[in-house]
Amino acid sequence: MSGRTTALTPPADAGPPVRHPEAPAPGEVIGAHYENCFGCGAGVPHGLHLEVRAGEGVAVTAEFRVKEAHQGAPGLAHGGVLATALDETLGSLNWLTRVIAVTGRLETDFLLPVPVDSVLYLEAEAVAVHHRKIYCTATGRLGGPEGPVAVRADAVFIEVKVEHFINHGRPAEINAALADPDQVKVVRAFEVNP
Ligand SMILES: CCCCCCCCCCCCCC(=O)SCCNC(=O)CCNC(=O)[C@H](O)C(C)(C)COP(=O)(O)OP(=O)(O)OC[C@H]1O[C@@H](n2cnc3c(N)ncnc32)[C@H](O)[C@@H]1OP(=O)(O)O
Repeated sequence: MSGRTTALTPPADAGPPVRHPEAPAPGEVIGAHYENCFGCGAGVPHGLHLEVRAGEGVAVTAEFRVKEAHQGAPGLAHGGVLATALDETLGSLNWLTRVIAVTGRLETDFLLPVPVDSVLYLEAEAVAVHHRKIYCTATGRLGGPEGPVAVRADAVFIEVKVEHFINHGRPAEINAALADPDQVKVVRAFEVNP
């Protein structure tokens, strides 16, 4: 036993997530955090190309159109791709709190098959924070905000420093990212987090 608590239910002394005063306004698109991110980057031809919008509080929405490259069974989205869409949407919540965090645990329910060409309407919300742990939840509805829930997830994200990426990432990509002024701007926004 490691002694780590990996439960998805926040402990009793967890606090509410706090929206950063300079977070994107509700309705505003939260840009991609990295051009080569499979979830949001424009530089990945078969990626999900999720465009996430800030919501009220610490919540976001996103739309994901399932493409042929995302199939598992014939004509249906792969479960791992759907989990990625949920993960990416949940990860975007950190842009509203301006905390850098990575997925520690992601528990996914697949409730309905999701056909190619359908649009999954995703909603995610942070529900609690306990030290470095951020508890959050997401749903994906078929067709639009009123559609039936096809997938859902609960997750715990763990706050990390930017060194997490510098120390663990492959040097070629890390060096390229650090040489890119737009990427550095993304990181700086987090470093001034009060
Ligand atoms: C330059 C480029 C910059 C780019 C920036 C933006 C990128 C954004 C990318 C976003 C992309 C989208 C998203 C992605 O795809 S993120 C990619 C997928 N995720 C990862 O790669 C994470 C890999 N894991 C790790 O690196 C470490 O295990 C981490 C950092 C997570 C913890 O190791 P660390 O040694 O630091 O921490 P600790 O062991 O002292 O634990 C600390 C606390 O956390 C709790 N805990 C730990 N693990 C888990 C768990 N599994 N479930 C629940 N809870 C867990 C633990 O119990 C403890 O709490 P407590 O018991 O004290 O209460």
